[in-house]
Amino acid sequence: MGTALLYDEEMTKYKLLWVDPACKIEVPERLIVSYEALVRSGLSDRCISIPAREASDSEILLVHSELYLEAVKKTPYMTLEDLKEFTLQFGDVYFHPNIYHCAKLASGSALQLVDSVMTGKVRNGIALVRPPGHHSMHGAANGFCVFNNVAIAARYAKQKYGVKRVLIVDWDIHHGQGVQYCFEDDPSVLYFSWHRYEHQNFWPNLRESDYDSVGKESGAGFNINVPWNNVGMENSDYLSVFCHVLLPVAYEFCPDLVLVCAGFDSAIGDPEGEMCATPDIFAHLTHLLMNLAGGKLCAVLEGGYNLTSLAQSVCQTVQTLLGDPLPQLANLRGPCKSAIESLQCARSAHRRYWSFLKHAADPPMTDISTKHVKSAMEEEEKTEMAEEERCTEGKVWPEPPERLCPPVCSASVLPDDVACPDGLKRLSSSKDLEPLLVSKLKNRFRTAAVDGDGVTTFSRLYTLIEKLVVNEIRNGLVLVPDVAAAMMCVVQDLTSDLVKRVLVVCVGKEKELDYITTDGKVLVVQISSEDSEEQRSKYYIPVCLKKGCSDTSGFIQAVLGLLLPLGYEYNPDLVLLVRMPGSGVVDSMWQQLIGLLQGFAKGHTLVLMQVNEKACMGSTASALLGHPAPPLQDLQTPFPEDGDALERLRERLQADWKMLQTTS
Ligand SMILES: NCCCNCCCCCS
Ligand SMILES: [Zn+2]
Repeated sequence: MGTALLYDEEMTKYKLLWVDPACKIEVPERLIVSYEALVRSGLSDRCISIPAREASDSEILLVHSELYLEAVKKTPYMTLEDLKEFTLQFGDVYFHPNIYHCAKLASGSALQLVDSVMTGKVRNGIALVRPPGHHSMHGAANGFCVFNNVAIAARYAKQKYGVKRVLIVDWDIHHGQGVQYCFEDDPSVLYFSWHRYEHQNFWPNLRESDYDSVGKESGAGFNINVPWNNVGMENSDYLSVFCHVLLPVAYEFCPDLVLVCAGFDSAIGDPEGEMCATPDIFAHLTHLLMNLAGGKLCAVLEGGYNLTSLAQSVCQTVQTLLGDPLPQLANLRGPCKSAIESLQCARSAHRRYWSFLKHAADPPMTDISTKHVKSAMEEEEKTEMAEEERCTEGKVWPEPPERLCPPVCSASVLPDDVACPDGLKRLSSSKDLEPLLVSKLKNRFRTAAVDGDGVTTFSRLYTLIEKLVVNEIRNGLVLVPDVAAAMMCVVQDLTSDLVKRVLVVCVGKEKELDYITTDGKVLVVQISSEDSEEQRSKYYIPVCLKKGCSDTSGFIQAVLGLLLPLGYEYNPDLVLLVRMPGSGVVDSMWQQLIGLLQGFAKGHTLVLMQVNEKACMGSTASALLGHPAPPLQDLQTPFPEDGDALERLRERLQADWKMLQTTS
């Protein structure tokens, strides 16, 4: 299934008609450059074009009052003076004779996107719209927004398709207070937003945008705010919050639909956000949400005011929605102190509502919400500083790297008598192994693993790895007689200097992994039921689940809170996923793991499985081919000891691995 793209140039046909410094950044070119970048890059041709439509009155009334709608209906017939007068009653927004029409198209586009995804016409999609929506409220326009496109879409999805749980992720740099107000007492809609806050000194300067607004009444716990109290947040900060706040809750919530308030003013160069995260971060943020809700993801444009980073960020998002390999994110140094404080506050505010946050630490000593609010004087000085000096147009950042699709997506190395799963390309060619290597293999194993066809298997295995690292093949599945032996060979004989770092994810435990290297060339994360006595090296991280890998709650917690942050910081060139026989890992969890690991090493994942486990080849192939993993159904409360142990493990490791930090 494909990716929907909604765009209608009619939505470029309104603009600011008078002088208003607060609104001058919201220009038609925002939409034009975004769409043109998709066309120029060939991405629009790969999408399924879905026409925009006007939202009907009843659809708009799902969120807004009749009074407000009737008032907006009059704006097309207003004189310039009337429009100015009408605008005065709202904040940081402007009206135009054509904005009502465009606002209906923006909301209608979001609904068209929901229809396309919910009817299975497409897997996911993006609506490029203006005016944005997440600031508009029941009875008021605000922050360039007229109708709350995403809030209307959420209500519409519930009403028309009986969707039980909707996750709204708002990665725009402003707090979508309109969305928060709409659903704060509604446990069927989980709203997550991070936003520039600076201790309430940043627009819209609301006390209720802080982390302690967790929702009300039955909605308590279903509103998550992560305030950024400094500018200059980077990729590490964003990924840390996803791994340690959003994803654990999102997986526990188990949504049927994911809506994204896709604002790109959180990208570097944006004059509003003044952040430093690069456009390729949105490739990863999108990817990390794509295994929720069976892949049903609708992204709707909100903000984004630097035309260069906006266009790049939109392209990064669409390319991921299309399933292209992800770019590697280099030198993630871990979250800054301010970000850690924010995520620690958000986690502690929600630990009573979410069992996946149960073991979160107490809030930091310096309770950031009451930290002295800068005096108006200081604030005045800052704004007096010429806009140019503080402006971010001067920022430069590298073009996002090309994300090339290898000619072959998934290859397999199987015994001749094992049928190749659909969609995989059997690798039969194999270069002859150097005699030295063959003899090494032979004398390393006295097992039959390396008899005649055993050597063939290994030579094909090495051939496959060669093809992965040169991007001829994206990922692969290998069935071997002895998976532990094979793993050892791969790890020790990885001669290719194209592979500087290998992340080995070992599911289940059969025997001691006694080839732990300390040079950092290999990072082994082992998830199993057995406790490992002591911490051998920074590069061998055993995670123990008391009830074993069949405990999906414990497993997904270890993946989200430990494996993902480690993987991002380690930034491997190859991921080796080893399924030990008898691990007991549940199929949907196995597919989720493969899906999430695709975020590393440009998707170069090599799955090693034992021949006697060939029954799970089908689901492995499906995940390797990029099909969304099935939702993790009815997750139990994680084992307290495991949750606690994971927290302790993170605290012990965070000195070496900065991305594991969750406490200041
Ligand atoms: N410096 C201009 C102040 C703009 N304040 C409103 C921002 C609305 C963003 C919508 S994503
Ligand atoms: Zn914004």
